[in-house]
Amino acid sequence: MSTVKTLSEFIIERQEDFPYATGELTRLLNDIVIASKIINREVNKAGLVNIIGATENENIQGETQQKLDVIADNLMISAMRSGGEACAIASEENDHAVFFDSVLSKQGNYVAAFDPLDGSSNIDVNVSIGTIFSIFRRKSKVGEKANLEDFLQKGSEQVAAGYVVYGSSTMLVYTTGNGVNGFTLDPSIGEFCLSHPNMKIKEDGKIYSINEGNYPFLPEGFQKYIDYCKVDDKATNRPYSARYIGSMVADFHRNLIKGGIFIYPETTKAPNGKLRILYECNPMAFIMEQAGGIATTGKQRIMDVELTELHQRVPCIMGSKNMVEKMLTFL
Ligand SMILES: O=P(O)(O)OC[C@H]1O[C@](O)(COP(=O)(O)O)[C@@H](O)[C@@H]1O
Ligand SMILES: [Mg+2]
Ligand SMILES: [Mg+2]
Repeated sequence: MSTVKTLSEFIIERQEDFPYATGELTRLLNDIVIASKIINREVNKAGLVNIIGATENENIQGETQQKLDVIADNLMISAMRSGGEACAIASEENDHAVFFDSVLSKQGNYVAAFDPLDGSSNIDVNVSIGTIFSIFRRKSKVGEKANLEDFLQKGSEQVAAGYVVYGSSTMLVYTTGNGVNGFTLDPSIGEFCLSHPNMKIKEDGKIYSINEGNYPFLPEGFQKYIDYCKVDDKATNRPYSARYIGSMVADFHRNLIKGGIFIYPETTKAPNGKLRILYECNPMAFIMEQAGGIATTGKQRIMDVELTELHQRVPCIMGSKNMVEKMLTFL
């Protein structure tokens, strides 16, 4: 009988990768695993009355919150609050960071930031969506209440990052700075099992992923790059294939496996782009770099960007090394 390695076993085994190894990060990652299994169950029911559709509320980004955004957010927060390893969390769906007050949580050495449900516009149409998470060691003193500075750290300070994609299968992909590994949820045993060890993105790809509906609002360099992707030139593997799901997690995951480039740049409508650096771009940049790809704003490495706000947006270009380098020559 072939032995499957479950995510929990893998996390415990990889604990020795950490200088601080006390089991706290292991337990925090396992809290996220539990929350994502429950979110997966709810996502699979998306379509039933009490899950489908929007709430009356708007989040700080001015987006109408979907019911599943709020359900996923509450599940992530309660998993981390009860786990006690995170002393505070920040989430796309909460205007401000949530600082846990319990004595247990104040002893926590980590803060976690997350996008509880990524790809909200795809919830009601049964298209792949996801959850994205990022973990930092706190800067504030253990035992005291955490503060905003604990979250405004550069992406290069992350100790772990990952995402879950709820698609034809449910997969969790994560890194702790020692490579990228992917796990597929086996519903028959309710466990994430190692299915994609040591993931690496191809240096060259054939897929470009950008919302071309924004073409009129894009800076000239991006318009020229889109035109470049469509030229019929076999010698340079073109024309590329256009693929855009509209869920960052799903577009990223496809490119990670097949090679490709994902672009959400600044536009005349959104001068800093749309995607948020703390809980979307930084965690995906950590994974992309660990998989051998590039993650840039077009001007600098995403993980070197200074953070000044919790919901700060940043232009985002990520993918296969040679494709991103070629794309940057248009800017
Ligand atoms: O509809 P647009 O403008 O192309 O934006 C799609 C992008 O917005 C997002 O849906 C934003 O994330 P949320 O769904 O978590 O708000 C990304 O997943 C996706 O890449
Ligand atoms: Mg998102
Ligand atoms: Mg979201």
